[in-house]
Amino acid sequence: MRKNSPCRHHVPDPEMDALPPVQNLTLLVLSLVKPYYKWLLIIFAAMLAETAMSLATPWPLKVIIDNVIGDHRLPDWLAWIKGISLEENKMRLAAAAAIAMIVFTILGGLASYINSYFTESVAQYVANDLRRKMYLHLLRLSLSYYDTHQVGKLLSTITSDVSTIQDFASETLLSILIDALTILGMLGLMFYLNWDFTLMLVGVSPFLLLFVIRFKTAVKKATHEVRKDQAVMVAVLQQGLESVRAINAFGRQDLEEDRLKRISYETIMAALKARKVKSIISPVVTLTVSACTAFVLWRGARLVIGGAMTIGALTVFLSYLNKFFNPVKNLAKMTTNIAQAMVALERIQQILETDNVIKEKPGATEPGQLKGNIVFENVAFAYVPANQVLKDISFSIEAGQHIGICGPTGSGKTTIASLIPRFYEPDAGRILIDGKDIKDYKLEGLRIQISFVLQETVLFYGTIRENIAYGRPEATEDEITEAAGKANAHDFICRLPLGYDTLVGERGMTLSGGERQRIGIARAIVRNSPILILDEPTASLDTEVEKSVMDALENLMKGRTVITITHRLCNLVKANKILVINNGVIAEEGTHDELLKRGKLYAELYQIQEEGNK
Ligand SMILES: Nc1ncnc2c1ncn2[C@@H]1O[C@H](COP(=O)(O)OP(=O)(O)OP(=O)(O)O)[C@@H](O)[C@H]1O
Repeated sequence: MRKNSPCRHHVPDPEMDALPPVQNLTLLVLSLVKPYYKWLLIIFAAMLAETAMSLATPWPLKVIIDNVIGDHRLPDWLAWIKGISLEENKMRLAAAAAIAMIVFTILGGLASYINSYFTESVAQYVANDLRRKMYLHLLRLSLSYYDTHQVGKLLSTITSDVSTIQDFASETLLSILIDALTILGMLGLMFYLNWDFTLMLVGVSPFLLLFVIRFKTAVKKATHEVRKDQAVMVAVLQQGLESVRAINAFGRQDLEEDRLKRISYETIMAALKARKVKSIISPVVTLTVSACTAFVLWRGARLVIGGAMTIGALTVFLSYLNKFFNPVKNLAKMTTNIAQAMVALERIQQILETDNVIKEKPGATEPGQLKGNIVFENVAFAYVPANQVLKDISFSIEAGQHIGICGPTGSGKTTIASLIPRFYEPDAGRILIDGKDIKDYKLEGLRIQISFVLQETVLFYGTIRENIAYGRPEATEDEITEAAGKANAHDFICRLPLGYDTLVGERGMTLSGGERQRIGIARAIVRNSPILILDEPTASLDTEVEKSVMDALENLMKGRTVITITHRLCNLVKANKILVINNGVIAEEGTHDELLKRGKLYAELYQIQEEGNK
């Protein structure tokens, strides 16, 4: 059986490392926000209101400067306020301008509140949907996906990349949209105030935007590097913390620390490189803005002196100018955020696009209650092309028979068992259950027919009861206790502080190996499937505990087709048939006595074990 060996985490990660151009990003975004379109409409309305208020804010100032302090006529659309030359009326106009300013601010504030609340809501729910979508997708992928992908990196995408998208949606995106609307509104008003100034601004903007866009590509590339290094760092940390027992046992904290130091240093370098690129944008944009403002001040002063423009109009213009370049400046600043969000989205999309699922045939049928007759026909399989694990495996098991599989380590015993529930697909040959190719069964229906008891039972965080019922959540209380009884687990469970309600840790660390195995057996009894695969279920137990677990297993095996993979050949004495696997083929086949009589590989292995036991 291939365990989670540390070197597994150093397998190069081709998919994650070389990101292909990702299509359908827009489709992904649209599918994510679609359920929230009503909220988006509210956000859009509030955004329009906020922009309108922001555009209106400088106008009361113009009225005060030009019409209250100065003697200019009110614009035509305000001509209904008559007789402003009278002192008293001027003060009324000033009061109206002051009130208008407050009203604009209040309305703008209200719109901004609605905006930010609903945007945050959409961002939170979209992030929630994304997390769930990715997790579900990952749980459905074929196990071979996990042979080449580090769990730490996947974790980093589900957490960090999703958070980046969430922050972008709740903060940056809103500002970008408001900025864009503001630019449009302002351009109109500025043309109205003074068209030749405005033309100049419009002339400068494309160059600025081109500059920003040109740098966006560089920033995005640098951000990719940073995220990649961060993901590796999470993977290193995850692996280290997960293996803390082994690290302590070997006293190799220094090695692990060194690993982190190296990747952490690489992350710093990548982040600094990214910052170098990003830092150029802001000063360039600020300089351009200053140059434009200086020009407007200089030329504006001449126009005002020459009477071609009012002071109020120049003030509004300057205020707009400032605001006009704000979005461009923001866009420059937001380049980083945009790049981060794009990178995050691409990484997420890449996981979602992974098609490494075990496919269900179009006409696949529900298997119903299978009897458990299993046939392998010339099955061949390789995890990687260079290493042909199974070359030509053919055997058959009658329903209810107990079969043993043994052979040297790494000969492919666990691999044979993994093909039955279709964790992996054979490269050649076929596997039949009850006379039908397993590919013709619905996947879920097929897997329900099979229970596993492995060398180590994984206990999920939850109560003992939930753990026993893990494979069949609808199991009744009686079924659970009965199964625990048959698995020799009831007594020790009752001695636990909260009995069946006792919480067990993520990996069942609070229970001993033997106790864990008995929970695993109870779980298989509750699942009550016709096919049972036992992969070294007692290998990690001492002889005394093994006895009680073996008794429990005897109870579990009754009336089922059982495949037992084991190195302890004495456990196979009663098997109806034993398959001895060697070099990817079945080297020998027969009962314990037949194989001993034959005096070949099985007899040799048995002899070695017997001598070892003496
Ligand atoms: N996920 C995997 N990716 C690549 N190679 C694998 C994978 N799992 C197992 N292998 C390789 O396939 C071969 C057979 O492995 P398998 O676990 O089936 O052997 P086994 O007979 O059950 O071994 P053991 O008795 O040690 O548990 C070994 O060479 C192993 O290194």
